[in-house]
Amino acid sequence: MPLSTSEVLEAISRCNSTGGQKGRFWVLDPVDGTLGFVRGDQYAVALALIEDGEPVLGVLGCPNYPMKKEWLNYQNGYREILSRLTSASTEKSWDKGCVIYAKRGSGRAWMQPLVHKGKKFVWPNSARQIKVSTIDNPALATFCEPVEKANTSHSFTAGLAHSVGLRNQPLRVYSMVKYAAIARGDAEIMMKFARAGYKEKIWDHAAGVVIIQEAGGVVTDAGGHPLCFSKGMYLEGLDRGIIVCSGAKLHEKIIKAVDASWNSSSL
Ligand SMILES: Nc1ncnc2c1ncn2[C@@H]1O[C@H](COP(=O)(O)O)[C@@H](OP(=O)(O)O)[C@H]1O
Ligand SMILES: [Mg+2]
Repeated sequence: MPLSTSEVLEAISRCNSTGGQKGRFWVLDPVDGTLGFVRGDQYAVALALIEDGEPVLGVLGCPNYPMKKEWLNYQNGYREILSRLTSASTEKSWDKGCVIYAKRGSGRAWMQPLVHKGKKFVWPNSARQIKVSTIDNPALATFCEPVEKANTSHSFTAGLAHSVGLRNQPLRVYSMVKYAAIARGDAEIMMKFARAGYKEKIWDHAAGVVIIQEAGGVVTDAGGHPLCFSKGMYLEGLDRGIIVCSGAKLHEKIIKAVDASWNSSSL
C-alpha cells in the first residue's frame, strides 16, 4: 500500500542510521547539485539503498536532462537555449527530464521520461534499457567534471586529459547528472579531484555507482579501488579522486595518467 505524504515525511525525519558495515538503509540526496538547481541548470534527486555496506539499488531523477547532450554543458549556455525554446511556442513539445535506475547484479540499467503527460505509468511502458558508450578511443571520448572550481581541480584534469589524448572540451555539469550522462552513453569519463581534506559523502555517489556498474561502466577512486560505502557518511579511505569510465580501457589509461602526474601536481 502506498504511504501517505505525512508517513513519508515522518519516515524521512527519523534519519537515525549512522551507516556502517551491517544492515540496510536508504541514502537520499533530495537536491544534489544545489547550485545547479538554483541556477535553473542541472541537478538530481538521488536515492540509493545500501545493504551491508554495498549500494544495491540506485535511482537518479534528473528533471532538467536535455534532449541533446551538448546542452548539458553549463558553458554552452544551456539555460539560454532552454529559455529561448521554452518562451517560444515549442514549450509543449520540450522533452526534458528523465529517471534512471538500476538494481545491483541485474546487469541492466533503465531510463524513463520523468513526465508521462497524464498517462498512468505501468512499468516498463516507455522505460528503456541504457548502456554506456562503446567509445574507447580517447580522441573521441568526452569527459565530464563539476562546474564549480571549488569542487574539483580543473587544471589537474586538463593535464590528465592532455596526457591521455582526450581532445574534446570537458562537459561541465552540476551534480550526479554526470553519472547519468555516462550511463546513457552521452559521455565516457567523469573525473573529480576535490581539494585535500574534503571528504566525499556517500549520498553524492551511491546511486550513481550502481547505475554505472549495471550499465556496463566502472567507478573507482584514483587508485583503482572501489568506493567504500561501509564506514558511515563519508567515502572513507578515498584515494585522491573519483574516476568513472564507460569501459576498462579508458579507465586504465586515466589511472596511469593520475599516477604519472600526481607528484608534480599541487593537490
Ligand atoms: N569543496 C567541495 N569539494 C568537493 N565537493 C564538494 C565541495 N563542496 C560541496 N561538494 C559536493 O559536491 C556536490 C555537487 O557536485 P558537483 O560539484 O559535481 O556539482 C555537492 O552536492 P550538493 O549540491 O547536494 O550539496 C556537495 O556534496
Ligand atoms: Mg549532493
